[in-house]
Amino acid sequence: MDDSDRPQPAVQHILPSLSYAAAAAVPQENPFNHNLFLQQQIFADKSNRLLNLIQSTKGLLEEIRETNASKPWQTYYPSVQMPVTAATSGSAMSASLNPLRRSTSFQSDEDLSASLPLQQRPQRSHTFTSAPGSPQNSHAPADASSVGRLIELNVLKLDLKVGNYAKDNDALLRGLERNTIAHLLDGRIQQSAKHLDSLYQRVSDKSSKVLITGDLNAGKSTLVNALMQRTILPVDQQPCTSLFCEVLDAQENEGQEAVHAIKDPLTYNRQDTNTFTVVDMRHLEKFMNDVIDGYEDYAQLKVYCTDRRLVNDSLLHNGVVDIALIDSPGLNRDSVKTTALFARQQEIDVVVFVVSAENHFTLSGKEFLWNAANEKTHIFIVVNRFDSIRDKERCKRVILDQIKQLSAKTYEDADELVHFVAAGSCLPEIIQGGDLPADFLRLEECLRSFVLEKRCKSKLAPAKVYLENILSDVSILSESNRQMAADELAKVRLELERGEPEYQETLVRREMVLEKVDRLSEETCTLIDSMTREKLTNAVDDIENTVSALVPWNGLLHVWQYSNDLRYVMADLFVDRVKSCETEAKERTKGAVNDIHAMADDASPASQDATTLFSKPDPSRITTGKLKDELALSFTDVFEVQDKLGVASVSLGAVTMFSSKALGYKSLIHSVFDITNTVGVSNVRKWAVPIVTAAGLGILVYIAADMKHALARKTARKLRGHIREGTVVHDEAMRITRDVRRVFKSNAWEIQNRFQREIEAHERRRAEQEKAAKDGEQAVVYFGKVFDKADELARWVAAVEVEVEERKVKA
Ligand SMILES: Nc1nc2c(ncn2[C@@H]2O[C@H](COP(=O)(O)OP(=O)(O)OP(=O)(O)O)[C@@H](O)[C@H]2O)c(=O)[nH]1
Repeated sequence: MDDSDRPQPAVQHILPSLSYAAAAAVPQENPFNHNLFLQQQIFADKSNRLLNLIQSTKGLLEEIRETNASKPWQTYYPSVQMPVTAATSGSAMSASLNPLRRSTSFQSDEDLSASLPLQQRPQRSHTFTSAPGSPQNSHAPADASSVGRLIELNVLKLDLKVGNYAKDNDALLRGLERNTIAHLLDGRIQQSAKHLDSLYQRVSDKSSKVLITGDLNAGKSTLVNALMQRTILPVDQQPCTSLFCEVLDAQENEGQEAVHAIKDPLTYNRQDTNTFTVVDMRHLEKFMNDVIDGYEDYAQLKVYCTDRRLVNDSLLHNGVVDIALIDSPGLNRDSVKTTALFARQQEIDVVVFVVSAENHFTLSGKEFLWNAANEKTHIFIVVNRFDSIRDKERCKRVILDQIKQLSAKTYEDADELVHFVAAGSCLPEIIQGGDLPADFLRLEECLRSFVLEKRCKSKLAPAKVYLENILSDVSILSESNRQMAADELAKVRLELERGEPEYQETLVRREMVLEKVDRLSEETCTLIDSMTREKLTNAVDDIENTVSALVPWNGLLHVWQYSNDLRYVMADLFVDRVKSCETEAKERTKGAVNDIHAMADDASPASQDATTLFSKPDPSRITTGKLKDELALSFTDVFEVQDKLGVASVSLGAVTMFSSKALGYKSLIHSVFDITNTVGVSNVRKWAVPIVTAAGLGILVYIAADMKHALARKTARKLRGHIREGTVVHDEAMRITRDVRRVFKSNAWEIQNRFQREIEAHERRRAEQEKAAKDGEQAVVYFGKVFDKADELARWVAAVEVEVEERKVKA
């Protein structure tokens, strides 16, 4: 399948114009340049495709960031469930989890589907597990047999290590909250989007920037001078390069040699003399020393110089590509300069790493190369000062071994990319018109080839590798998050499914319980009302029977005292009866309330003692006061006629006991007439006085003897009348049932509230679960789309060849 048949990513095509140098070249006149010209056309086509892909990838990253900012789903850091064994621990495991990192071989254009390195990208079938910050991981016990091992991402890797002390980055990451992880990831994505901008600039830039870097005093400046065959940059055993020196062809400055010292590289404009200071080339060394000594404060030098060598030999003046050689401060010089150097990597196309044959790779050199590996798989390595090495073979072996560890791809192409030279012996003042040593000529040839002919490899490969790495990271992130969103979605759906019957059951139970509360309340109130009425109404009989035993009779002289005592005791006894009704009502209410709470499945008892809701102050006190007044006996009450007649009748009964005949007072009158008729009026008159006197005395004696009982009866009768005719029973029954009803109402309210809270909690939980389910559904779809997009872009990136064309041209 041909490239043109394939659908292109929907992004704008940008065709970079050929470079200043290439435009000036006349391809037909020079076969060498003609070949290079063809290569540049191929290069332009490939860089167009990469530029489109860079933009699309950046668009994808921005979309991820925007969605992350607005959506509730926070990105997890991916991990995989792996048994922890010796075989899977350490770097072997990270490599297996991140195949892209170890395999970046470029595919053939012939058959896209066959060539796609699918094994290099995360697959949908890959199983990711809980990651740091994920809820199921936060309190998970450490399982010795299987652990969610964090995947080592390439570009988006979160490296929390501080120096070399905290070695376990996984452990550090696991300690972070999910939103912190999401925030850190967002920062990494933002950085990557920025990096894509500079990558875009770099790929679309007509020129090639070659960074000469390495340890202090490795011979970087010497190498530049040797390559230029001119002493341009100062060389010294002491540290002498403290700022970036960019060496360019004078043609880029209208053929004028000049040195521009720049304070702010971002505002530099060759046409605007305000943006730089001109330095005399002959005084460059002094100027550099002033910068080192702090007398001058500049960040960069642009050195425009003429390379008088032929275009076929010259690196700078090659007639095809504008080249800039950037000499940099030594890596181990100071941390600020080193950081600047790391940042600078983003703008450069080719890294020429100068290592001293005497020192081999130092820690700062290794760190630089590890960092560079994110996008530069091929590094041009110059092992300088080789002249001072006695055992050259051993030195070569050791250094190549180090390179094998640091940059596998470079090691594979070591023949072209690794050179053991003595740049110091190749300076014009040493050569003095003679021939350059063969190893240095070979270095020049390979560097020219790497920078010019293999431009696809040197300039486009880093961009391609970076795109592959970032797209792999996005795929891993999106797929792991899609799987985790799907897991959480399934979990939340299950919870929703399980929660619904429980919710319905609570609703039904609430109705049932409240209905029962109503019924029980009515039943209890009715029962207590009738019970109270009956007990109070019948209270008098009991009281009458017990009262005489309670009040002492101290004789007739204390009759008023006795009467008072009687009413007080009777009233108190009645009040006690009221209280006992109240107590029984409280007990019954309490029992019923407990039954209600038990019915409501309420584990906790009623919040309040039901009986405390009975009305206060105790109304029985008021009743006592009233009752005592009601029961007060008057003088006439004691000697009431009917009573007296009753008493007289009883007295006469006593009198007539002799004739064994009991008579009423009507019969008494008749008897009197009968007696009168029988004995004659004169006799009656004669006997009447003594008889009446005797009867009166009898009555008085009887009254005196029966006074105690008569008063009790009278007071009891009054009490009975008061109870039966008055409202006291009704009032007390109403008061007690009103209190009972209040207790029921209060508890019904409490139960209703509890049910309400339970139902609201259910509803809240359900709303949260529904939202989580909705978010989960969206996240599954969203991350699925991101994965597909990243996957599609990765296929297009893989299809951009950066090696094959060059071989075709050569053939
Ligand atoms: N023996 C030997 N000495 C060399 C060689 N190349 C450079 N030197 C010496 O090494 C010292 C440092 O050289 P420079 O080119 O200034 O090194 P540099 O890496 O640019 O130094 P800084 O810019 O300060 O980091 C000088 O004294 C050089 O003469 C070489 O091939 N062999």
